[in-house]
Amino acid sequence: MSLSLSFTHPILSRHVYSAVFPPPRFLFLSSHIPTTSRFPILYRAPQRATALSATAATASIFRDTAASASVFAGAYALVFTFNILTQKELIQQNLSRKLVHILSGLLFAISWPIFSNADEARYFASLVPLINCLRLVIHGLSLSDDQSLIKSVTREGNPKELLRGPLYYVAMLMLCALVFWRESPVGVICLANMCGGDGVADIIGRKYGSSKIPYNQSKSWVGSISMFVSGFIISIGMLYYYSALGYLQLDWGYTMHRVALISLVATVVESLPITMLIDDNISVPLASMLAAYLTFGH
Ligand SMILES: Nc1ccn([C@@H]2O[C@H](COP(=O)(O)OP(=O)(O)OP(=O)(O)O)[C@@H](O)[C@H]2O)c(=O)n1
Ligand SMILES: C/C(=C\CO)CCC[C@H](C)CCC[C@H](C)CCCC(C)C
Repeated sequence: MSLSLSFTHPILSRHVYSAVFPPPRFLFLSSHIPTTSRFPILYRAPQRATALSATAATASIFRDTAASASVFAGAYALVFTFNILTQKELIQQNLSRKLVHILSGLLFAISWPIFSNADEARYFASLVPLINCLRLVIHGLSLSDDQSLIKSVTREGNPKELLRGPLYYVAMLMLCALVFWRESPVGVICLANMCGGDGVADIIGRKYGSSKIPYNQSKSWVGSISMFVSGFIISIGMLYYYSALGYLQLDWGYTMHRVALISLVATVVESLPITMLIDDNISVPLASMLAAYLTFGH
């Protein structure tokens, strides 16, 4: 009988599996998985190993709770800061909104390594966008008034705007953390294009976008080109960050070509005249996710 610590399941089924069988306290007998069994037979570790695992699990919970609180505080501080800058007329409201759009998601993805290595860490990280979704709904329905939030993330200061672009955006952050997390390049590439690429396209396009795209007069060539370039650069930067921290092992020649293709797909989708049908904060991340999943396979 050989003993080996291994998962042989793809991410999602492992994700479901680890929700049912919390890994820290169990050893997996992969050599004993009957061909018909969907889950490995579990062997309860000796009492001492269980005690050590319980201590480790407790430490992980404390760490992840502190990380969630810190990231939430960072989110609140970011929005508050840009509200002050807008109120003091140091930056225009449109630029404030776009910088919050660019920085929120990228800083959220950059924060993921501060969470523990426990499988449950992604749930703690996802609490931050979840709470922000609730915040957007509450203020979007005018159940409460938060002028700091409204002025920082709406175009014209109408609270109802919070229920569209910003809400879809934060929902995508939660989806990327829950489904892809740190072990997959898909989530970070998606956020790099939705937050970085789309945000830069807006800033550059508004300022320099005189030459419009033939099939969409509200978008410009320079805006789309800047989306492609910034989406590609930020994606590579995020992948290098996660690779340097040991979460991803990448063949960079292969990766560069795939990331360029994904950023091209995101740019083309963003340029389409479909915003009346589907918000950019839904179409761009979903297109990026699909393209990234098909090219990276996980
Ligand atoms: N490829 C692009 C994208 C944007 N823009 C410029 O940026 C403005 C706003 O772009 P858009 O993506 O529509 O941003 P919003 O929808 O206003 O903001 P958000 O995506 O955050 O909802 C456009 O009107 C256009 O002037 C551009 O020229 N070319
Ligand atoms: C204006 C926005 C989208 C419209 O295109 C961005 C809305 C941002 C939310 C109000 C705040 C989201 C915060 C993130 C969930 C967490 C960020 C944490 C980081 C450390 C700042």
